[in-house]
Amino acid sequence: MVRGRITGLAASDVRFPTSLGHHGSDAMHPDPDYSAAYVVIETDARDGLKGYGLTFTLGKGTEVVVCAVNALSIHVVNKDLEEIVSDFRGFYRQLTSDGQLRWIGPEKGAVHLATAAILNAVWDLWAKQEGKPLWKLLVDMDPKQLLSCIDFRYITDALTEEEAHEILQNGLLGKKEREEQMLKHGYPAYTTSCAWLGYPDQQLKQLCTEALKDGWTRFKVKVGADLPDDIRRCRLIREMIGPDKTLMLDANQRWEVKEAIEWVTKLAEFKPLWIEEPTSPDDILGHAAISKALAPLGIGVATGEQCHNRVIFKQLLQAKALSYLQIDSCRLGSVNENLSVLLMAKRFQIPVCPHAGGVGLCELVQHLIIFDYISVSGSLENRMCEYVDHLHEHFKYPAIIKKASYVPPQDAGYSTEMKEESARKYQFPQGEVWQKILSKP
Ligand SMILES: C[C@H](O)[C@@H](O)[C@@H](O)[C@H](O)C(=O)O
Ligand SMILES: [Mg+2]
Repeated sequence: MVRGRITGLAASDVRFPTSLGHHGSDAMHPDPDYSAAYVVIETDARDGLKGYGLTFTLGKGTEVVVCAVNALSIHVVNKDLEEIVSDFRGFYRQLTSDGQLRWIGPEKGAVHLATAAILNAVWDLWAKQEGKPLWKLLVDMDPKQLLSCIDFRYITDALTEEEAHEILQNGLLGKKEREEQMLKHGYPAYTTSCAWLGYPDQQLKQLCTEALKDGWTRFKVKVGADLPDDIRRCRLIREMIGPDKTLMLDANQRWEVKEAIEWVTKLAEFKPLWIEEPTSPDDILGHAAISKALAPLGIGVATGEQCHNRVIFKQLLQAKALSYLQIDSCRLGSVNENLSVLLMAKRFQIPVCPHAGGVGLCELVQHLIIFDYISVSGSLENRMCEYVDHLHEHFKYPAIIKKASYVPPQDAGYSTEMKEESARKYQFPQGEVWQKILSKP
């Protein structure tokens, strides 16, 4: 069914000026412009289908990722799609192991973001050719085929291919019922949109009132810059949502290890479920120390949005450094690497609660978590997927939320495709939106 030779790969720099409204702001990133290195691949197949992929950035530096995509394109252009997907593990390895490009990674930083953007486009194209939404393409694959997409290099001390096979084999039981359940009720979500750090209290209150009206029951608040400010904002939101709804905190890497423990202890009265990214995303032992110290308070540690790759996730799991694992569809090496992390999380019995705070991230990651529930985890306990209410209007197949849950996408592909007009208008710096902004004195 898969067809065509890849004849072209184009990468562009698309930026949305979200910093103007402080959307997406946190203790470490006060002025993000939600952006993407956006990739389009074409084939010579008669169907005319294209694959769209992206990786998420915050504005400046998107041009660097676009450069990295172009540097990697020699491994993609002229390749047969059938050849790629019939040895997807090999193709992933080829992209991540270029003997020269690997030096500027490996499997981390701009070059890995570029890998994600390219592979996301390949998965989109594959799913489109099969006429299925990506989650369904994955759900319908047999365990052997799924495993053939994963590079197990560096993780076999935590998860062997045989163990992964057993997990997937066990996941076959009750799969049909879980798929029906997803189609009927969707995947539970939480919202981050009420309480970005740059929002004044009045805005927070108004957004929170609206979110409660819309049926949201789980809320995330940004913290970490100023303690009295955090106490005030957490009190405000806790009072508004009441004692029974769920509250999460996100510090975006702001603290030292000891500082994190002390700071979060002072916020414990607001009963947060987790503290997210308390310190450097590379500090595995630091996360473990924080986890251990906060466990008696009933507060878990969540992290993952800036974890470079499966190796870091492996160590976080081995070191008992996290209670909630946050995969990211655009930072890890696409579906391929995310599959390995979902399977490791299952093996270590840690719930996956995906990161989606960015442009397009909700659209993509919903596919992965729906697949996870149906074929891997089989559980919704302690699980929810992030949702942020920004920029969906720029996507051809936007994420849909009903009753605070993601409705499984029905359109073929990975929901990665932006509206042509949006991609053009917001292109940096030539697009008309940026021309206007940049011409202001
Ligand atoms: C800069 C971004 O908006 C982050 O603040 C965002 O991804 C956040 O960490 C999240 O968890 O959604
Ligand atoms: Mg976060």
